[in-house]
Parts: sequence; C-alpha cells; structure tokens
Amino acid sequence: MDQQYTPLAQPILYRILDANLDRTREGLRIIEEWCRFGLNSGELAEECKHLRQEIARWHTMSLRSYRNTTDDPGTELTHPQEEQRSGIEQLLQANFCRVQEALRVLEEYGKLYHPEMGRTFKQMRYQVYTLESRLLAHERHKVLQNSYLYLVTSPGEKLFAIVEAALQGGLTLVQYRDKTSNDEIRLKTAQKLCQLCHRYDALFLVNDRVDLAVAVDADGVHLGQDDIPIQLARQVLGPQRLIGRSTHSPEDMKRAIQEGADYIGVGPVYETPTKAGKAAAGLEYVRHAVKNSTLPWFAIGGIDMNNFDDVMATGCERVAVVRSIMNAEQPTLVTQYFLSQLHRVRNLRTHKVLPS
Ligand SMILES: Cc1ncc(COP(=O)(O)OP(=O)(O)O)c(N)n1
Ligand SMILES: Cc1ncsc1CCOP(=O)(O)O
Ligand SMILES: [Mg+2]
Repeated sequence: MDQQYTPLAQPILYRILDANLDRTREGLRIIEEWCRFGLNSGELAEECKHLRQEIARWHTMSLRSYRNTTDDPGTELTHPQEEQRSGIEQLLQANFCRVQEALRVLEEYGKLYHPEMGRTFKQMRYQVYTLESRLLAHERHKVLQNSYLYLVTSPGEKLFAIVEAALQGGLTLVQYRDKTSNDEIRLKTAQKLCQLCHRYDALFLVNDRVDLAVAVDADGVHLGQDDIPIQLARQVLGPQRLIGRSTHSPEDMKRAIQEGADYIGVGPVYETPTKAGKAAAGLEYVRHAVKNSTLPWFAIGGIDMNNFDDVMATGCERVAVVRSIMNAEQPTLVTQYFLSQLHRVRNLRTHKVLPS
C-alpha cells in the first residue's frame, strides 16, 4: 500500500495517523477479548479481528517510523476515569468511545494523506456503531438468559437500599414498577435505579413506560396486555433493548412470541395483593409454559418461600417476585436463598435427579 501514497514529508500528520491507528487497534482488541471470552461470540470476535486487520493494512512501516513516544506529551495524560471502571459495561463503553473518536480523527486527517483513507475510515466508523449495538444486544440477551430471579420493585422509602441489597445477593434482573408517583419522581427514581443496577452489571427494565426506558437508557421495558403493541415499542426502543410481555393464557403467550417479545411473564400464578383484583392464571398455565414457551419466561404472582417448591415442581425455572424481596427484612439473604434454590433445581434436572 505504501507505494500509492504521495510521499509527503509531514511528520505531524504522520504522527497523528500513527497514534490513532494504534488507538483504534488497541480499543478493538479490548472489545474483541470480551466478545471472545465474555460473550463466547465467535462471530462478534471475528468482526473485531477483521476490523483490526483492515486498520493494520493502513498502519505501514513509514507511518510507524514517525512515532516519537518520548516527546509525546499525550502519553502522560490519563483521566482519573481511565484508572477506575465500575463494570464491564463502562469498560466497553469507554473503549467504543475511544475507537469511534480515533476513527473520526483518521477519517479527517486521513483525507490529507490518501483519498481512500477518509472514505475507508468513515465506513469503518459506521461499522463500529453497528457492532456496538449488536454487542449490547448480545450482552443483554446473555444476562437475561442467565437470570433466573427477577425483582419487580414497589415504591417505598427503602427502595434503593433494598434493590442494592438484592444486587449484593447476586440479583441480575430488576424492573422498576411504580403505579402511583408523578413523572418527576419516576424519572429521578428510574435514573438512580438504572445507575445502581448497571454498577452491579444487572439489567434494568421499566414497567409500562417506553418513554422512561429511553430517557434513562434502560435495558428495556415490560409491557402488559393493555400496553402498546410490541412492534411499536420496538420501533421506539430499537433492536438492542429488551421487551417483556405479561401473559395470562396460552393465547397471550402465542401472540407475545409471534410479536417478538424477548421474554414473558407467566401469571399471576396465585392471587396477590400486589395486583389486587386480578384473577390467578394458576399452576395449570405455568405447566403450559413449561411445555410450550420458546422464550425465557418468569412465573409471577404470589410466589414466596412457602409455595416456591410447588411452583418449581411444574418444571418452571425462573420466577419474578415483588413482596418476597421488597418486604423482606434481609433482602440479600432472601435473594441468595431464591437463587440457590433455583440453581439447585436446575442442577438436579440436568443430572436427571428431578424430571425436567
Ligand atoms: C415479569 C413481569 N410479569 C408480569 C408483570 C405484570 O405486568 P402488567 O400485566 O402490565 O401489570 P403491571 O405490572 O403493569 O401492573 C410484570 N410487571 N412483570
Ligand atoms: C406485577 C404482577 N403481575 C402479575 S402478578 C404481579 C405482582 C406480583 O407481586 P407479588 O410477588 O408481591 O405477589
Ligand atoms: Mg403494565
């Protein structure tokens, strides 16, 4: 590729290009490692590798020869945020940001170097945006797949403390449900809960409200049978966010699957004061879900430690609760108890000690 370039003696330009070619490759490598080892996604890892190889083609010896690390004041500059990351999400976000910025630099300065360079890096920047979306979606689905306990919150003074205690117990899926507060409070609460959940690498979804979910950059929304159609929510939320749908009957389930829900709620299993006046769908419907749901699903409604075994005896493997955790004196312990029981039953089924 070297011989096609105008041999401009422009050390400054060359150093800018060299530094940003390095930056993009390093950032992509960090993302690639997560795709490969964290997500087990050969496809996404391959895409990162392909991008790195394309960048390497431009990173010629003549550009590298202009590197002057000892005189580069930039090597000393580190933002405090770079020294501390709160979780994998933040680490990936920071590196995507770094890659996208560096690609933009390569696009603009590249135009002064070779006409093809500007075009190539512009295209690559869009490819990286798409990669980021796909990776985020993949990540969310993976956490969802591995979540067996779902906490649906209820308002209260101790809301944040309880949610944090449950997260400390290993909870990975939280839904903000608040039927009474005004929107100002809902927005502030959702923002705070979202940050809290993400600090623990847990998913955060909003009940009913697609607008709030977008406003706080939540991982998704939970919609009831009377809420907006999934297709419409999908248009607003995009393909990378999760959409859950409540179902109360085999027909609801069939429709939710056809409409593209990512998971479903199955219930109410028992009548519950949390949803007073709503008739129970019962264990029969849970058994139907065991046999027929092609999506991850959560039994919900009146589930507590006393009836947990009856629910699990149907073959169910995921549950969602409100009061069992929100009203618990020790939410961490209750969360750990549910999670360990859910894990134990899955293990027994895998080893055929219990029927699956
Ligand atoms: C996981 C889960 N399943 C079901 C519901 C109930 O949703 P919906 O029927 O819309 O009722 P409200 O929660 O809005 O009162 C849920 N929230 N989560
Ligand atoms: C939101 C919802 N949807 C069906 S039942 C239910 C409430 C479950 O609450 P609890 O776990 O306290 O019975
Ligand atoms: Mg609802």
